[in-house]
Amino acid sequence: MAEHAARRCCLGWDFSTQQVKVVAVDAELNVFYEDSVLFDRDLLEFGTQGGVHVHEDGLTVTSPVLMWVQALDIILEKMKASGFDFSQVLALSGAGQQHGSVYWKAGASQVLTSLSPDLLLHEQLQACFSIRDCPVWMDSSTTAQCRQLEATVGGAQALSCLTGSRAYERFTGNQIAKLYQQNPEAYSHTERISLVSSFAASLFLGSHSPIDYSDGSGMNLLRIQDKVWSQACLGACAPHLEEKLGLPVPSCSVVGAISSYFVQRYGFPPGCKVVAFTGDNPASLAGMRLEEGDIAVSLGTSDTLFLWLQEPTPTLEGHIFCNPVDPQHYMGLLCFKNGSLMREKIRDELASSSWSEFSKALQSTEMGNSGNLGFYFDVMEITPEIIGRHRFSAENHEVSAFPWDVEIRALIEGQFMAKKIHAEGLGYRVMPKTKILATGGASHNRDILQVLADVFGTPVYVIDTANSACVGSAYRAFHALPPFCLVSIY
Ligand SMILES: O=C(CO)[C@@H](O)[C@H](O)CF
Repeated sequence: MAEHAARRCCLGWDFSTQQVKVVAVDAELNVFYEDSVLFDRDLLEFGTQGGVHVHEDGLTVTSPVLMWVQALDIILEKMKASGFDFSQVLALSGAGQQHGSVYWKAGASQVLTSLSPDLLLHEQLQACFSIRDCPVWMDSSTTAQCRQLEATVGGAQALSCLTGSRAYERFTGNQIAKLYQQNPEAYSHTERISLVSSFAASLFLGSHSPIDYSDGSGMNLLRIQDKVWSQACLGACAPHLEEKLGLPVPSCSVVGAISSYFVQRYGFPPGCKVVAFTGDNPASLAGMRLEEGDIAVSLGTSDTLFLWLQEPTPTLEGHIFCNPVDPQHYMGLLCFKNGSLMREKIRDELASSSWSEFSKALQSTEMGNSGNLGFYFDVMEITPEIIGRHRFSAENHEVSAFPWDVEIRALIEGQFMAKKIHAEGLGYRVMPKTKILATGGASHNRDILQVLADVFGTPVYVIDTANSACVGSAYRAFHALPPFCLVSIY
């Protein structure tokens, strides 16, 4: 990276599954610095694959917390060596993979407040965690805890109305319940439980940072309407949990000034503000500058829908989180496992593995596919839980096959109609100013995007979201500063 002219900026961090990444964004919202540390490549001593350890049971998935700490050390040392001018950083914020949890051992807060600038973070935090292998979002070992939690509050729909989601194995409350049940000693030695996002913020703050409303919505513990912990859910998971979590805060909160460690070791200004970190998906919503009524569709291996919602209707499918930008609003998240995986399989089977042949089928068939309808799930779908290929003729009879071009249109129209139906189930309504922001591999195919526009009846724009969580975090840092600090973001 070329020498950086000194200029006021904010930093956006992303502690994701596979890497720690940082971007520096100036007051004109230009990204002028970025760097990353990939866990599998740059921290070989931890032996992760895709940033995680999948345990022998095939269900338990964890990541070493000290790997995350060491990755931050490496990035900061690289920035320092490159001549990055930390004195220009007005504020920083960040994102973390959602649902993961970090368990700070009793006494950790004293260590955090008295870090020596002569040493790296990981050299000083070795003894600060009651467990070193943290459960992350890919874990699916807590089904028993999920059923127990739902039973406590009156069922799956009741839990969804309370916390925004039915119980999911990856959600943090169920993970905490499992730790308490299987390792009560570690739990009793824990002074604080952080999400990955608030853990990362704590490193910069030099004390325990609070959990924000948006990422806290991914725990099955936060009452999303009044933004307080649900006593019923806390009690169902583990004792004395509220004191270990601390009070949640609005995602736009300034949680404090950067710790003296970073001032003395790297030259950050003492007044550099730390803005609450949040989950990667809420941060991406901010990074894509989604506004009320907008939809973001990530067309990747699995498809993900981000919705800006004013009046959510929690259901058994998908998730409602508190909105990271406007604390009065919400965001919806819907994950569809059979995304590009299905599109590529049908392309290979019917269009000679060619996207141009695939497109010809969409060009040669009409919108509505003459009433033919198809739903294709070669792996167990998340939304809803179903598997198999299901085709229906215009006369509403189930059929075993369609002509190749009808099949291709049925796949794409079916995928997007399912998205619209489930989005409306969460309370989403297309508005006159609605726009769809499409990203991910399939967003490079205009014919697929045309079907998306036809199904939703709205314009579709393509955006690059490679750094959306990082950039969104930098935007959120600016957003927390006095208006003179930046051009308008929202
Ligand atoms: O579990 C998820 C959302 O509910 C994932 O998108 C994780 O946030 C990825 F880190």
